[in-house]
Amino acid sequence: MSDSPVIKSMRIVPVAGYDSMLLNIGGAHNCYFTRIIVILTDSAGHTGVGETPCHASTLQLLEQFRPLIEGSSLLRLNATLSQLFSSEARQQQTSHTNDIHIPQMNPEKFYNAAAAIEAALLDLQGKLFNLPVADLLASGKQRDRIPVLGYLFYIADRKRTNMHYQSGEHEQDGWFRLRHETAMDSDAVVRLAEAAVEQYGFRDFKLKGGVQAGEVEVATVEALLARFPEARVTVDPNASWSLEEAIRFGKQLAGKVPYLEDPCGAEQGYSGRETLAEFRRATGVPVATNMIANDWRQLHHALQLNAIDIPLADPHFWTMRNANVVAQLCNEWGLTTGCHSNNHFDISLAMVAHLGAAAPGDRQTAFDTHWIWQDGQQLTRQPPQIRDGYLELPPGPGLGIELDMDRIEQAHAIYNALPDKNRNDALGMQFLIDNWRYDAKRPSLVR
Ligand SMILES: O=C([O-])C(=O)C[C@H](O)[C@@H](O)C(=O)[O-]
Ligand SMILES: [Mg+2]
Repeated sequence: MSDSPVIKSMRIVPVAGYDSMLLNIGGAHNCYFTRIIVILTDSAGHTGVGETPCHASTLQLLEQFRPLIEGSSLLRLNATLSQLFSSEARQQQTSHTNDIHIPQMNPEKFYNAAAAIEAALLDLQGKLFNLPVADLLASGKQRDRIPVLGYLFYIADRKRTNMHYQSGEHEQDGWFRLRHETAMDSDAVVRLAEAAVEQYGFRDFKLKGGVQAGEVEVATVEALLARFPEARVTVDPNASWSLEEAIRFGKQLAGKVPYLEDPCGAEQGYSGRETLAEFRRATGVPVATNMIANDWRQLHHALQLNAIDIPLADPHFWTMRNANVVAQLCNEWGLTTGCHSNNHFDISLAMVAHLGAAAPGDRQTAFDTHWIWQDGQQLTRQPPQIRDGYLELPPGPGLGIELDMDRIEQAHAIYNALPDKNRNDALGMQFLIDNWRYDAKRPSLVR
């Protein structure tokens, strides 16, 4: 033990990259998205890395945790993480909210901070033992690649804003050009899907809903199914439909979609877990969620009510090790493993690849990733690849990635120059609708 590596330094690097004007219930994605990269260096000279959503309070928390991490023994990872979990900071921030994890609406930052630290420690341990991180998660590596889905959005017209969205006009036709162009109807979303299939080979799609009236979004799902009859297509309206609407649309889509994601939420004195349980009973359509089962206590209530089939346990909300435990529970209890995503760089892509590779059993739904919107902005030398609809586990020990420090410094410089550092999707939306405000019960364009 006395020779075991010790963490020498922890660097906390907020970074930013470019995004398209993607619509959701919270508004429109800004032209920039932000993340935090945690870089640990150990006494053996190795580097471990983790990525997580960025918010000023997460940065503060990470600073607060620095004394617990620097000087800690790499082999005592369990003890180090237990200290984080028993810290005052965690006690103060244990309540998850029923929101869509758009950071400005979500006070829960403890898990985001712990997730980045844990991933970096696992990366270092993997390098020490010459094992992939997937092998360090309790169930061990089960596979070398995981199915991921094409995450489709309606895209607003960036030219109606004075924001610095990229244009894609210098790109050839295809995904890298289309992902910047307006796509507000079913035909345009089908064209996006075609380009994504051409580029990445997807067989699964998710439409980000909660934007247009439910009927319009259901019609887009049906158009995607008509174009790709063999594909699995779903929609996530982020609980903007009422229970009555959700049941109506659920019956329309029953047998055609593998699941619906957060079709309804809290209303009229009933919790989201209760309305989803009623939705499942009324329609028989399986339910996925990243809104009402985001910690152990919420998951317990959701399962007691038979409200969900697929907890989308995002490693950034749970940490990789806890998300792997959720995957083990899914396997033992007849649920399906899945994973939520926000915009991210390729370090998170590697974290998700290892998580999926370690999920036991054969009931996994295609994992979410927003990477296709950021592809080309890598912070590592050889980002994990999505081919034929699968995200491939990068070879090599730890997370299997090597940081490109020049690119990290560039992304850090972009972050430093940002006027608004916390995510705020209302900003872009206010160019489309004057004085637009978020409303949890209404799609963003229904005003
Ligand atoms: O599944 C979800 O709810 C999400 O992916 C939440 C994200 O914030 C998504 O809506 C987005 O990126 O706009
Ligand atoms: Mg969702």
